[in-house]
Amino acid sequence: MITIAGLTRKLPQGKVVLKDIRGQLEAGAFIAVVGPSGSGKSTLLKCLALKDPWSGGEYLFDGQNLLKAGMLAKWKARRKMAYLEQKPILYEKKTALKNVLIGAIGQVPWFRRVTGMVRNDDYMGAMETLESVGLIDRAHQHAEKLSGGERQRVAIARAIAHGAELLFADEPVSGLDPHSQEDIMDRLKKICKEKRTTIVVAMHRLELAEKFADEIWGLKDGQIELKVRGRRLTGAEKARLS
Ligand SMILES: Nc1ncnc2c1ncn2[C@@H]1O[C@H](COP(=O)(O)OP(=O)(O)OP(=O)(O)O)[C@@H](O)[C@H]1O
Repeated sequence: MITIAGLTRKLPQGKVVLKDIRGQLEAGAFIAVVGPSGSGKSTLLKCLALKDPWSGGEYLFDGQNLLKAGMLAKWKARRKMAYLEQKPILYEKKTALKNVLIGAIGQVPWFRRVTGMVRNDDYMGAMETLESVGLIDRAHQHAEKLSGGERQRVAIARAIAHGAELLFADEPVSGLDPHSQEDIMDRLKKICKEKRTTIVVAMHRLELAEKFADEIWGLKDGQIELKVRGRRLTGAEKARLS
């Protein structure tokens, strides 16, 4: 269980981008963060992934406040997290499989990392994660030849192979065709439920959030305007987010 209490993010120039964000990230929860452009969705995900600094608040990770914890505790927490960019950065000249294996390599002993030796287990694990995102037939395709949706699926497989228990995805379906958008959301949801991965997705399309997420956090002007669990938003709630 992860608890966020009073998360505030102030930029060096003084602008407050996030104010007093509170919430809980339960194992296996699928949370969609929605809100108007500039409301702070990306900043929230970056703060949760420890990519952006917090200006205030508590980040309780298995009972320990990560913001006051030492390097080792932060490093251990980071190993459990993965942050997916809107446009995944892949090794273009390497295959989908290699891209996933590179993600998994952080989990293997140093001597195999140095020598680049890949164990049969690593190979099988990478193939299994590619299968779980429906990319087994594209395993040997170079990343540069993959479509936007396939690239996003490689990035998801890489995060899963890396052992991520917490996945923060910033606009993972933006720029994709409607079919691919549904496909990615569906796969994220399956991973979430089958592996008990906690997934937090920032997104614009409310109807996708309503269809797939267990919980919707609506952000406005850097604050949580509303939280809804297990149901669609009412017209009045949608209006509050515009
Ligand atoms: N490093 C930065 N420097 C200046 N302003 C920033 C920085 N990071 C965020 N902001 C500002 O903070 C606010 C929130 O930005 P953020 O990208 O988190 O919003 P968002 O909801 O993800 O927007 P969008 O939906 O357009 O991606 C915006 O006004 C943005 O301009």
